[in-house]
Amino acid sequence: MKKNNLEKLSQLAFNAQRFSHSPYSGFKVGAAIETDSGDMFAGCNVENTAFPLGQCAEASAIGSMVSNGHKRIAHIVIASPNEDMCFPCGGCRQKIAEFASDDTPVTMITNTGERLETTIGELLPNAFRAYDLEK
Ligand SMILES: O=c1ccn([C@H]2C[C@H](O)[C@@H](CO)O2)c(=O)[nH]1
Ligand SMILES: [Zn+2]
Repeated sequence: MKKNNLEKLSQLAFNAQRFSHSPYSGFKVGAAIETDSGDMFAGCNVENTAFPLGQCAEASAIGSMVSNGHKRIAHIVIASPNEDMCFPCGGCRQKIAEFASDDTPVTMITNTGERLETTIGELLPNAFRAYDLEK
């Protein structure tokens, strides 16, 4: 992807991270998606007093994307609150795969700007996909 777009996506992810509602973990995460049409959507993690109801940043960004009429992730960026990469949890890998191809890039970025790019296929090999329901 174009470097400019990655920078814009990173900005959006870090901006969303500021709004993270994470009083229980203290772990603020932001995520931003570029769709196949070039639109961008961001989200943060939203925790709850009832701990299991908390939502990851990736899920919030996906919710925003879908709520605005988009279904294809061209690239997703996940902004960590610290100097370690924040890899998407197992559930989010499945949620990303729903709207992505195996080769869709997933970029993790730390609070020092270090980046690691992989793909959803690497993060979730042999994902359970819609076509599995058709067999
Ligand atoms: O990729 C990740 C990993 C964790 N979290 C959130 C969930 C929870 O609110 C907090 C601590 O796990 O971070 C995300 O939003 N995305
Ligand atoms: Zn998650």
